[in-house]
Amino acid sequence: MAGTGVFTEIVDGDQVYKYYADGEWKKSASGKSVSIVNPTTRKPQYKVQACTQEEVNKVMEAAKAAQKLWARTPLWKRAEHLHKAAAILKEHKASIAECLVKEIAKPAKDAVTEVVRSGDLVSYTAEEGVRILGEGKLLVSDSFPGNERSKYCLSSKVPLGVVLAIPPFNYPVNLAVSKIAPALIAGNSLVLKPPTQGAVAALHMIQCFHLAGFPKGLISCVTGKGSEIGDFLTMHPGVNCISFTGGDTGIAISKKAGMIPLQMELGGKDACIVLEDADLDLVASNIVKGGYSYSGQRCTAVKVVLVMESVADAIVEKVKATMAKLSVGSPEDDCDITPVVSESSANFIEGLVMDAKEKGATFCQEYRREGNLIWPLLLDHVRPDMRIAWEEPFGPVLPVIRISSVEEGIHHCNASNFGLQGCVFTRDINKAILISDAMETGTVQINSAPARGPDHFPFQGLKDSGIGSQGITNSINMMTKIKSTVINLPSPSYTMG
Ligand SMILES: NC(=O)c1ccc[n+]([C@@H]2O[C@H](COP(=O)([O-])OP(=O)(O)OC[C@H]3O[C@@H](n4cnc5c(N)ncnc54)[C@H](O)[C@@H]3O)[C@@H](O)[C@H]2O)c1
Repeated sequence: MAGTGVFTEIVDGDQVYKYYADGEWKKSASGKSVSIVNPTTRKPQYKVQACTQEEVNKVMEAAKAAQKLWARTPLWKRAEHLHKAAAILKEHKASIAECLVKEIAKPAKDAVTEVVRSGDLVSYTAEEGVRILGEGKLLVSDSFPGNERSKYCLSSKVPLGVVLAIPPFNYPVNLAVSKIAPALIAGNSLVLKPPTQGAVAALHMIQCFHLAGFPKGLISCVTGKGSEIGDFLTMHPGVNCISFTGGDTGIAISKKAGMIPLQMELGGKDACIVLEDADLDLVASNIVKGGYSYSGQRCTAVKVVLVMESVADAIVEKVKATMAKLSVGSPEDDCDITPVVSESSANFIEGLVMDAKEKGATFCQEYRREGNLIWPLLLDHVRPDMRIAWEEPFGPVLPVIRISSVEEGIHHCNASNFGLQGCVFTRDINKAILISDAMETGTVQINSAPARGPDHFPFQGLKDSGIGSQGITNSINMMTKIKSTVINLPSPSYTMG
């Protein structure tokens, strides 16, 4: 149960969840809290501390001091701590999943999957870190013109310092550990600012790291209003790297942040291009899974279908038939479609639907909404003048644009300000490769819906979809910098055969 057993110490007598600093669970001196509304009941579910700027300053000081010691901790020991945290996280999957159900209306089974996947990610990161951080490079000088072999350059990867991690609401545990684990294995300290919806799940996850025995101050978690501590955190001089996942907020953060490495995973408008020769059943099942899983609240959800006119009717019919099987209701009942995260999100989605209605889109189902619960909707005959053709609904609404040539599909995809992922369905691998190369997105999936995982694959967005590349290996590398030492010999030395 959330807030009980090993989690009792993370909540105070007034049922306000504490923040985590200097190895302890604390109440904020602000005396204020932030309320978390359950998307299903639309009633307050949890409360977290509204941390002050002074508390952020203290966390940064502790993080800086703890990092110096952590960087001297042997790599195998850092890995051991992470393996321990992963095991504790998995052991407590039910309590953490319960929070995900209540805070972000994640279907019960998916909530458990998120926690288990997170534990696996932490373990894999520990193993990968041991491998890649244990290796460096030796360069010799005589490969560059004008040099003899008198300089040996040894380069290795060293930590950056304090990493600030800001994950979004939709995967508050998984997208937090995908930043925490690489930061720690690489010898950094970590300050987490969880999303408001999802903060309590994140605090439970942090308690698992606490129980794994990491040194004091190495990991902290501050909660509070983005408007009060958001800019203060991202512009803090103590921060040496920001890893952020979310929407347009990330664009503003990247403009304000100082001269530090940034990892930005932002929004997407992932296109699904369907050619005439595609396996239509495979396409339909992928469109439904890709478009409507977790009610479309995934960065890699299929967000626009670009289908060749000749197979459009068949695809729309098959998608409709598959959609009819989706269950709609509460996350506790493990329904496929659950309430979206907030009323403002539901209103935004409705705005896109009404715009499409006014401009003449074909509704494949009746539009239906109760509170934050929106029934899955497919909009056919969407045209480029409709907002839904370009904007990310982050809800269970998917537009279909009929195209008369592949070029038209690629043009629509590339005209987007986003460039996260995309997919193409065809039996012709040569065409698939040409289309993949032409699509301006970080990844293209051939014959499958976009997806972030497996978590060790590279994951990146072009244009407004992000900066840098992630995936376990890339994140570890991104959270280090190269340090080199050059040995200067008095005379050239050549190795003999
Ligand atoms: N590319 C990816 O990997 C990926 C993955 C998941 C979600 N997303 C995107 O995330 C968005 C949905 O998530 P969201 O609604 O939580 O995004 P969001 O941008 O509203 O919030 C993301 C995080 O930023 C914090 N935040 C808000 N204002 C801040 C400020 N001024 N300073 C610092 N932090 C601040 C929030 O509290 C939250 O933790 C969608 O656009 C989705 O596509 C992207």
